[in-house]
Amino acid sequence: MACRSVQGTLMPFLYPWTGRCLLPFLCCRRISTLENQPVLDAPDDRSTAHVPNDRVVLNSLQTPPPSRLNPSPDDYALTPFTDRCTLTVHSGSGGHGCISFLREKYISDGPANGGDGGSGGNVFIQAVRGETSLHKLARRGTLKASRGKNGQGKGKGGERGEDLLVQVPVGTVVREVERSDPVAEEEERMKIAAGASGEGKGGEETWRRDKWILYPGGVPGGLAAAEFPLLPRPRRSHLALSQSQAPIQLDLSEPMESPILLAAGAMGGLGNPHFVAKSTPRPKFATRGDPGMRLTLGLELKLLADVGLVGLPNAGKSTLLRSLTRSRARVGDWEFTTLQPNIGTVVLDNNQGRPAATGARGGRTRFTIADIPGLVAGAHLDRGLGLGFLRHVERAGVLAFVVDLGGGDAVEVVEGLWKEIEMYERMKAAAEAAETEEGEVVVWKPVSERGGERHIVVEGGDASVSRHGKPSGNTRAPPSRISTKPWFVVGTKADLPGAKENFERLKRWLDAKGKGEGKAEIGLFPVSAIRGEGMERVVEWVGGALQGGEV
Ligand SMILES: Nc1nc2c(ncn2[C@@H]2O[C@H](COP(=O)(O)OP(=O)(O)OP(=O)(O)O)[C@@H](O)[C@H]2O)c(=O)[nH]1
Ligand SMILES: [Mg+2]
Repeated sequence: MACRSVQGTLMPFLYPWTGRCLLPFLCCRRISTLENQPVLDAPDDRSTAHVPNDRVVLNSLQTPPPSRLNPSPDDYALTPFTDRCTLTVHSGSGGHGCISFLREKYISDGPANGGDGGSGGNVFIQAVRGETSLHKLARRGTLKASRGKNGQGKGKGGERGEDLLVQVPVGTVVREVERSDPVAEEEERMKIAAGASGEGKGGEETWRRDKWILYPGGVPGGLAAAEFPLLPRPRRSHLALSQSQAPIQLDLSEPMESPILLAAGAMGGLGNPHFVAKSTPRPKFATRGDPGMRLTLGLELKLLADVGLVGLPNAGKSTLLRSLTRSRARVGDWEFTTLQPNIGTVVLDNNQGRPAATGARGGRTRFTIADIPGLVAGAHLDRGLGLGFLRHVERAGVLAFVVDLGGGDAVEVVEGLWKEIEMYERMKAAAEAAETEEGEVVVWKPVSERGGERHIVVEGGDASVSRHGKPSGNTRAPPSRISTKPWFVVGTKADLPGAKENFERLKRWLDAKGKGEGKAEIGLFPVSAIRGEGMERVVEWVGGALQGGEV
């Protein structure tokens, strides 16, 4: 008697392999559910009333006691997370040249011996594994490499400024927003001045207070009488040759062995020995160091997970993540419990009863899952939290649509989610088209050694690290379209009433969709995440998809 009723209420579609009452302990557990069943099935007002009312009753009757999978809303771990920020970086200015003369016993008027100023610190960027968020950079806002030290007497050159290394999480896209390069501006200005003045007025370029440093003891009269040589042309350090060309657009989707140079430090000024001439044997002037460059960068982090969970708010995504991994994502019975992405790792471990996935790419021991905030219908119109969080599943290998089987029509839900994804792709394509007009994205790949020479491998071509300017070849990444990814559906809350009908309708729809397109069957897995049931098949399917070379 008990077993018959168990079959009626406990979703044979969820346990097709268990057959009839194979596990006595399960029966015992379910009999307690069964005892509540008449309350749920009773033809009272609640069974026909709104779903939310039903849910409240059902949850209170059927959900397991508080546990790791059914935690209280304040039992969660939250790490700081920011996925977008604007960062301003300054390369160091050069130190000033020194005005100095040799003074020794019996040599009162020795020759000029002022050292050159040191060059400013460079700004590098590197994607590293340990970083998971941009919040630290967002908080800092502005980062500066240090200035080169001034030259000193006795021909001592100034010390170089300290470099600045900006470490970002793997998966960061860097875009240049604004650039101010005083050296380039100066070069441009000199070119225009030379063009306008022709042969004549070169003298105009000899004296500029902002470019020269005068000997401290100099008197204004002497200054007026002094003759200045032509201003030296602005100089650039040899490192500037390997600087990323403007406008900077980098896609740092792999951990980097060595950093990329964003902005080289400015050159230091020249000491007074550079200006010794017949007319000025004891020059009492030196040049100032060049000012550093300022770059404003837009950073966007796109998380790299193997599986991306997409679903309506309150569908049960975070509970599913908790159930599959050891994540402590926040769970609550209201919409938008999750406000930032969570990542969990599934360990494929034989010792835990899960098959270790093996396939074309060798043994994979783990995969990661990203749970993002829910998408509501009309998210492309900025409803709910908008579509921005889809950037975190853009790079996922597989998409998992999480659908609440105990909620509304599952087919409508999946269709609605696809609609939002399509809108996201359209908006992204429009943004990319606008960007292409401005510049191309350099997709960074790890440095490879080829014939002793180091290369940055670029998507569609490659470019030597030491090469100047834009790398050759097609530098734009092939568009990573969400809609072309392998996907499957997880029907969760299969323990709720009405789940079976919803599941069957969804199954028919998916079968028809899979067949119609002449593609492989679309996976549909009913689970009860809150009880941790049905997880093995999800893990197995994903493990297979990731291993089989499909992804
Ligand atoms: N009965 C039942 N309830 C579930 C199941 N999975 C999740 N829930 C409940 O559904 C509610 C929402 O779960 P969440 O995991 O927070 O849902 P979510 O999709 O992450 O929600 P948002 O973060 O708001 O988008 C919670 O009260 C869960 O306890 C399930 O398999 N069965
Ligand atoms: Mg959630």
